[in-house]
Amino acid sequence: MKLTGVELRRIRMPLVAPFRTSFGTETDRDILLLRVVTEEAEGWGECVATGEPLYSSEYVDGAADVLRRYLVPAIVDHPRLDAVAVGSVLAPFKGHRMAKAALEMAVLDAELRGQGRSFGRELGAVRDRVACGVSVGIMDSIGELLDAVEGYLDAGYVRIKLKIEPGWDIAPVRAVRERFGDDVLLQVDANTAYSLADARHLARLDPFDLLLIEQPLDEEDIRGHAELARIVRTPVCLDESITSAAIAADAIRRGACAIVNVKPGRVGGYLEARRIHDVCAAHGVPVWCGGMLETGIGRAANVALAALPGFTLPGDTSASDRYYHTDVTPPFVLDDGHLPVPTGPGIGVQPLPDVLAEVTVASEWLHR
Ligand SMILES: CC(=O)N[C@@H](Cc1ccc2ccccc2c1)C(=O)O
Ligand SMILES: [Mg+2]
Repeated sequence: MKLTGVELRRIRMPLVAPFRTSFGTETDRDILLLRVVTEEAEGWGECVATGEPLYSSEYVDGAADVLRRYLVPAIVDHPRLDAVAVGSVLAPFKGHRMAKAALEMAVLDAELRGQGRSFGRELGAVRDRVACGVSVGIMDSIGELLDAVEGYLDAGYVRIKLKIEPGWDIAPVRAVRERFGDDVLLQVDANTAYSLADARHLARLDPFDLLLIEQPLDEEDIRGHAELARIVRTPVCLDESITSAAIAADAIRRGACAIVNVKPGRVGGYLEARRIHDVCAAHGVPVWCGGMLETGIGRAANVALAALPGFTLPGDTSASDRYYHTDVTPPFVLDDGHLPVPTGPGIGVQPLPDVLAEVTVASEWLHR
């Protein structure tokens, strides 16, 4: 494909409710969207970086800068551009996986729209709908948490994930178990808030029969997670630590994780996400699709990814209204606890022009 234009669009989306994790509280989402224009078709990409570098080292302004200064200029003159080429052209630039992922996603979307081929078909989806879980933030009280969980269960979510941190872990898990019973699929996510010294404390979660404990330790502490896994019976799942297929293989071989949360933005794109799926499948390690509060653009691509065979656990592929009153695409609506895999060309959705205009903070053409 020949690139004729790249648009960087900054949007601001208010959240339906504050979302608190061990690394902070979000009340609205500052999002970077990319639009790639080629002679055949247009493509959309969503950068999942957070506003501040609190989930990982990336942040929205940094991603915009590296795209403007290095990543987009590196690909614009490529004679035969496609998503695979993007990965190899950008490889010399270190890190910035979320920025790279957004650009690769937009090129892949344009490429597939041009071919009339869906993300699901391209990635290897084997299902036409995916079971959806929901991520529940840290709350001011146990009562507030139980009301929120009740609402999500009533909405049909098939799995509940509770954010935890020191001081908010055993009690909320016990309360949810006592109120909603042992059959609810339940897991926790610490976003690196604990240390190996907390191992015995975290082992107190074992009686609650959780599906997994997600990223309890620092993202660089692979060895620590392997040692924790020998003390805590609940399966350890990694999120922030897993930034490539090679690192996934290493973490699995060292006993650091029994389950992997796959996030295309965190690992540099949907093609690497599929490679992580394949490596995990080869080791018999289940994966599930994580979430970064994406708009319908990223959500559409994530639902396609979540339909691959190795995605055997419900993901954080929640409905649009989990986070937003109005999504920039037609909303993803939960049906019997599932979301349908888009079947149209590319990601299968388009931004709604009037909604997009309303939430747009800035737009710039990086290449014309
Ligand atoms: C759904 C879920 O829990 N996602 C991340 C954490 C997270 C939390 C808050 C966020 C705020 C803005 C952007 C991304 C964010 C990601 C996780 O699995 O660890
Ligand atoms: Mg996580």
